[in-house]
Amino acid sequence: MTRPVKTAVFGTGSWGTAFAMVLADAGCDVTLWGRRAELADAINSTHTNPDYLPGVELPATVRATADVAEAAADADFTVLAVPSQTLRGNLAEWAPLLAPDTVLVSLMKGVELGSAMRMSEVIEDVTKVGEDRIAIVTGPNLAREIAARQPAAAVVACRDEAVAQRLQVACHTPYFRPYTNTDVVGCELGGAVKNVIGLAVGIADGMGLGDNTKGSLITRGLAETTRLGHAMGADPLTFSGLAGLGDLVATCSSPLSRNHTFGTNLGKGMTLEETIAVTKQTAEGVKSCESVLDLARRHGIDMPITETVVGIVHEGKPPVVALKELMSRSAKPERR
Ligand SMILES: NC(=O)C1=CN([C@@H]2O[C@H](COP(=O)(O)OP(=O)(O)OC[C@H]3O[C@@H](n4cnc5c(N)ncnc54)[C@H](O)[C@@H]3O)[C@@H](O)[C@H]2O)C=CC1
Ligand SMILES: O=C(CO)COP(=O)(O)O
Repeated sequence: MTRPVKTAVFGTGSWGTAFAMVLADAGCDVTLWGRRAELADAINSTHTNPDYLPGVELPATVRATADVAEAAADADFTVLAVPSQTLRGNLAEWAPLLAPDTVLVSLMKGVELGSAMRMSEVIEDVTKVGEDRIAIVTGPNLAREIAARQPAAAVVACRDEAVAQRLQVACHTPYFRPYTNTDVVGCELGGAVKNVIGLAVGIADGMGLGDNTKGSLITRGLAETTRLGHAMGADPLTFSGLAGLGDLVATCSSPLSRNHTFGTNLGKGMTLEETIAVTKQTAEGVKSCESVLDLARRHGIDMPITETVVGIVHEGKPPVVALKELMSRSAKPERR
């Protein structure tokens, strides 16, 4: 008899926990690693994650631990779900303990500050594992909705299609439908930049602007994401798929999105400090807007919405002024 697929999920936040549930529902053996032993104990004794997904019952087969070696041992898939800006430091500690042939899977949607690296690049840089053993899972997957087992599609991307197919099987459930893709650059960029556009749409919502503004920001946001992706070697069609448009629509429509909510608070007039103080979870776009703009400059790409978000979030520009500047740029053809 073949043994079940063994998975380790690093990060007991909302998405790490919800994805652990998906893997368990798909029949995998799951160990969830978290920094705090008390939370791991609470997960094991109550089969809930009271801090990040209160009220959601987890399958009894999800076991939590605060011991890295215990979680990592023999894992076929090692799933990483920590904030993008801490990944490098976390992985440096974990790398010696990872199972030798494990596939590393990023759930993260950010770009590293300073290096402007995507998460799969950080993983490759720290662990020296080849890109054929690094995969990502992305798409319109708000953790709370997945935890409620509401139907959603996703993308599992890996340069090695056979690896993507193995991961697809490992996380396929009646409510979670993963598609494979080999365009890792495009899928990963779609997930990271949609957080920045989600901030922009949230700001507009907070300012009391309506659906024309939202539709315009989503569409032009996708256009600038695609421009950057094309320059970075991604397939432009990826951005009309789940990792691009799909995720953008979910994030920009949902009050569950932390990036959207963060933007709404700024648009209502809260300061950055006040907004950070009321944000209990990771809103990746807040830091990644700067690294996405860095990427755009490195590739010589114009990303006006991203630049506007950086202006509001990090340069203290009032949203009304920033929006006026965005709208008064010179007129141009749509496909540019
Ligand atoms: N929540 C969601 O709906 C989705 C989130 N994502 C992505 O998943 C990633 C993780 O997000 P969430 O789980 O939602 O965030 P979260 O804020 O709910 O949880 C973050 C987790 O990382 C841990 N953590 C924080 N600092 C750490 C450090 N220095 N070292 C180790 N662990 C640390 C926290 O204790 C917590 O367990 C992000 O990149 C996010 O963009 C992707 C899809 C959906
Ligand atoms: O990535 C997400 C949904 O796919 C979650 O978005 P937030 O991080 O903005 O909550």
